[in-house]
Amino acid sequence: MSDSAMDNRTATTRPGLGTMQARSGAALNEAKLAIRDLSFYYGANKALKNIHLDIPARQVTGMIGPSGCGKSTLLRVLNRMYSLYPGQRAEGEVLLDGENIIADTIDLNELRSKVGMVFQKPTPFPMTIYENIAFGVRLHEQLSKSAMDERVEWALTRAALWTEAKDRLNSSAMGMSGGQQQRLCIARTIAVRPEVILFDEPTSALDPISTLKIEELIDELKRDFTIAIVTHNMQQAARCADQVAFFYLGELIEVAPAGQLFTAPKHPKTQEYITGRFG
Ligand SMILES: Nc1ncnc2c1ncn2[C@@H]1O[C@H](COP(=O)(O)OP(=O)(O)OP(=O)(O)O)[C@@H](O)[C@H]1O
Repeated sequence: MSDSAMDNRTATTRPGLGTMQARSGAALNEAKLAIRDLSFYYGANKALKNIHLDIPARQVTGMIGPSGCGKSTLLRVLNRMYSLYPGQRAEGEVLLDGENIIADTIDLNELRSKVGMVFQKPTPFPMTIYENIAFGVRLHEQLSKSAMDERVEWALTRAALWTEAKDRLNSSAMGMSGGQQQRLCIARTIAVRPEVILFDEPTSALDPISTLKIEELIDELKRDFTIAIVTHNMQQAARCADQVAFFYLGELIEVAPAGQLFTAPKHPKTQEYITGRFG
């Protein structure tokens, strides 16, 4: 880790955290996820190098950096998606409310009900709108028909899709627009009532109006969920994130409240990146 990242590590974890001002002017909350000395390997390739990062509860952490710097890899660690692939392994600790989620003893089903993920391309299941939501809920809970109906309505409402979807719940999700499909994927994620939601470039396949809706939604959702978003779009990070982490070649170079990182970055590499000199 660079010296500057070390400086920021200290800055985000020390008791004086409350003095740091986030995007909205609010202080950063205490960590929901505490990433400690995390390294990640694809076989012999070390894709993440000794990452140390706090992800504050019920706020948005933006992750930026040039292609291949390890942003998506970090999200894949946070919900243990890598465990599906032999040869991929993590070292260090990722503490979710103090429990190390990269330990072998963790129940992955339970973890994935706590840490949901929304991908770059909308990926609805080829089934009805209702079933897209009910399907995931059934994996974790047994609900009566009326309780499931309520859950579906709740999730679609939270994903700002209820008005558009309520009269076509039994129609195929594949008939929705791309932006609606992405909000359905968000509803599907919310429906299992996770604590953390990971967004991997959630708007890169969407038009500007759909993008704006998703950004507004993220702003709304952070009242109840802890959010991490990987984005190539720095304006998006500036609009959505309370704190922003900049990665380069598998290292966390700098993390700071969004306003600070974009106006007064401490590390020259961050400065170069945000002024468009590479990446
Ligand atoms: N399945 C894989 N097997 C081997 N190496 C991989 C694999 N996936 C990613 N990598 C390598 O890990 C590093 C980090 O990749 P990652 O996809 O996390 O970067 P990223 O910052 O999300 O990039 P992008 O912005 O292009 O999505 C890169 O060097 C990449 O080549």
